[in-house]
Amino acid sequence: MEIKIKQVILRHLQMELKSPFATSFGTFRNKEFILVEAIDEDGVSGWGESVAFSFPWYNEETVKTNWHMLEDFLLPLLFQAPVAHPQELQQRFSAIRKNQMAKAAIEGAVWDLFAKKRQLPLHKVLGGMKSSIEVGVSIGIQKNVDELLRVIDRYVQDGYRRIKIKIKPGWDVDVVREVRRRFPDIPLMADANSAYSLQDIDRLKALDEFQLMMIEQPLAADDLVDHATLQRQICTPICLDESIHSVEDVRKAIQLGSCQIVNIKIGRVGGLTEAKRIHDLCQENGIPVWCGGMLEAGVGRAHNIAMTTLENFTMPGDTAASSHYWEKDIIVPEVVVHDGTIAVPEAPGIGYEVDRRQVDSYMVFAKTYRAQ
Ligand SMILES: O=C(O)CCC(=O)C1=CC=C[C@@H](O)[C@@H]1C(=O)O
Ligand SMILES: [Mg+2]
Repeated sequence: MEIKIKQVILRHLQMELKSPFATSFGTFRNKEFILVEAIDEDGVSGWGESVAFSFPWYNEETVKTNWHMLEDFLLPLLFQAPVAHPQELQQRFSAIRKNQMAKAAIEGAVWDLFAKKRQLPLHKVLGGMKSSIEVGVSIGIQKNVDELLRVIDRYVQDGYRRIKIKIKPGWDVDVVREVRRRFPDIPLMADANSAYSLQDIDRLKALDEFQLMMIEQPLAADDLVDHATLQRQICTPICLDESIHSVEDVRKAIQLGSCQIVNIKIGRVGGLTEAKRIHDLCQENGIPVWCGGMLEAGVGRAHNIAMTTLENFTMPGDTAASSHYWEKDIIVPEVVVHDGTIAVPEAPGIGYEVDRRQVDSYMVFAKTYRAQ
């Protein structure tokens, strides 16, 4: 049953986070992103969401570069021929270097369409077996420690299975010590977003006393070698995020000993096909994985939930409830978390309906592209 995509609608959406999100890179509240709707010859819609921000602080991609890649390169390649299976898009897009988030946005829409055409939930088509997933929450840098402790307490009361806090030089050892004093037993991790270098090794070693689950991406965003040097000198497991763009990067990280855990983000690695490859290689090498977040709206959140049902997603990820981020999400029902878990939808495809009225209320611009 080939998929013949007749048109793709790109929508530039702008949504306001309920509270500002601060990392070692900076703080923002306004989230702009591209929502992708791929419509086949039967009028069935598949949905994908680009996770590129409007400013290239996380990686080199932006909303504008994604739009350019989709309009001028990826959609023309997509329209060239029917799609027998979404996995073939990696090869079809291989002439386009990198631009992983742009590729993941359209590939995700085709995966949703592929599952819907078979009347199957996306997680089943991916090979996921779980009917519910355990989730954590990622908390941005707060204005002071008391505020951080208050925010953590709220999410611990909500039952989230893991708390992720941000650290950077000047907001690290003393802060983690206070958190551990207040919450001695919670599953706790820290994301540094590349705020450190090997010159900071003593500061990073000092974190060993706090039994963190992991320290995420302490060093440079494109590094594997220095992370291997660091991992040999600290006890806390290193988790890589920004350094991993492909299964090849994971192969090298395993060979070098750069990390013990991998944060998989569908957008960062170019789509669900590559994410599955990374999951499988990590599983073969005893490396647990978890699903990272990019402050997604409901479509991206739905894709993350489906991916997290794969067996080696054994650590709670960043997929918090819609209400953690938005006054009103763009999907119905919204993603809800009960006692730190999300019930995986059984409806076809991503398993949630896109609320078109809500999408229109957040829409800045839209353009329809048609197969010739
Ligand atoms: O989506 C979420 O709730 C997690 C957000 C989050 O922690 C991040 C999003 C984007 C970049 C970073 O700041 C950070 C991460 O690196 O995981
Ligand atoms: Mg991270």
